Amino acid sequence: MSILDVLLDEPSTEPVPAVIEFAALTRSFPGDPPVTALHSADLRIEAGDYLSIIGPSGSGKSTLLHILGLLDRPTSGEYLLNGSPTGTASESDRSRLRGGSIGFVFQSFHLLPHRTVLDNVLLATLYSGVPRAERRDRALAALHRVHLDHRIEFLPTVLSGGERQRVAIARAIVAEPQVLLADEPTGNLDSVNSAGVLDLFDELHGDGLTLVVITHDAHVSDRAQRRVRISDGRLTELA
Ligand SMILES: Nc1ncnc2c1ncn2[C@@H]1O[C@H](COP(=O)(O)OP(=O)(O)OP(=O)(O)O)[C@@H](O)[C@H]1O
Repeated sequence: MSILDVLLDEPSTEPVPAVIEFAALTRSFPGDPPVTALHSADLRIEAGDYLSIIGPSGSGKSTLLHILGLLDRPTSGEYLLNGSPTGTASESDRSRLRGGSIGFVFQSFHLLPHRTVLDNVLLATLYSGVPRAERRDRALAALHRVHLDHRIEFLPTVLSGGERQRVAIARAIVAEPQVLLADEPTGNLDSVNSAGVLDLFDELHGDGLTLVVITHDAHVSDRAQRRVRISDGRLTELA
């Protein structure tokens, strides 16, 4: 924004960077023969988007997830997170960026079985820059958002699969990430619990959260506002 814009109170004409943006992104694995798991992929995800990436086994979903989550680097092409290049950042800068910007949800919850629901969510605030004095209130607020106020002192082992996944979602959003990255979030759930998690995603999207859901399940993919198919490492946006 220019000084003149400020003085005239004019809205800025500078484009807002996408939350996630990459072009011509490729990931190859060495071998005999080498495998190209992502072929010159293009994608732009705006703040507030709810996007699914659907593809069968071996299509490149995990490869893409690892790159989106800053757990792996592309072989070529630049991955921009909030407009910042990530490819040349050091591992410690990438970890910091990951902790502050991305919340992860996995198929198999990954909760600590001997810690309460509240502790599981509190522990996630330790590495993500939430000030100490705010941690408990933030954890309680995150558990309220996933409708688990009545389970905070329970151990994960006595919860249903759907409740466990909701704890995992609370843990993923407690630090208010810019994007929630979910990998087969309903893969271990029955249809009733899956529906509960998908309803929760609708609510979080309604609150403005940016969501990316990676799945092989069309029912899950169809709930998103934008759908991208991945096939043999190539991305195609569906109408
Ligand atoms: N580290 C690796 N070394 C060599 N090839 C790999 C490596 N990781 C993935 N691949 C190959 O890249 C392709 C895409 O794999 P990827 O795991 O991303 O698929 P996926 O869609 O996640 O599959 P699934 O749904 O079965 O987990 C596959 O052909 C796979 O064999």
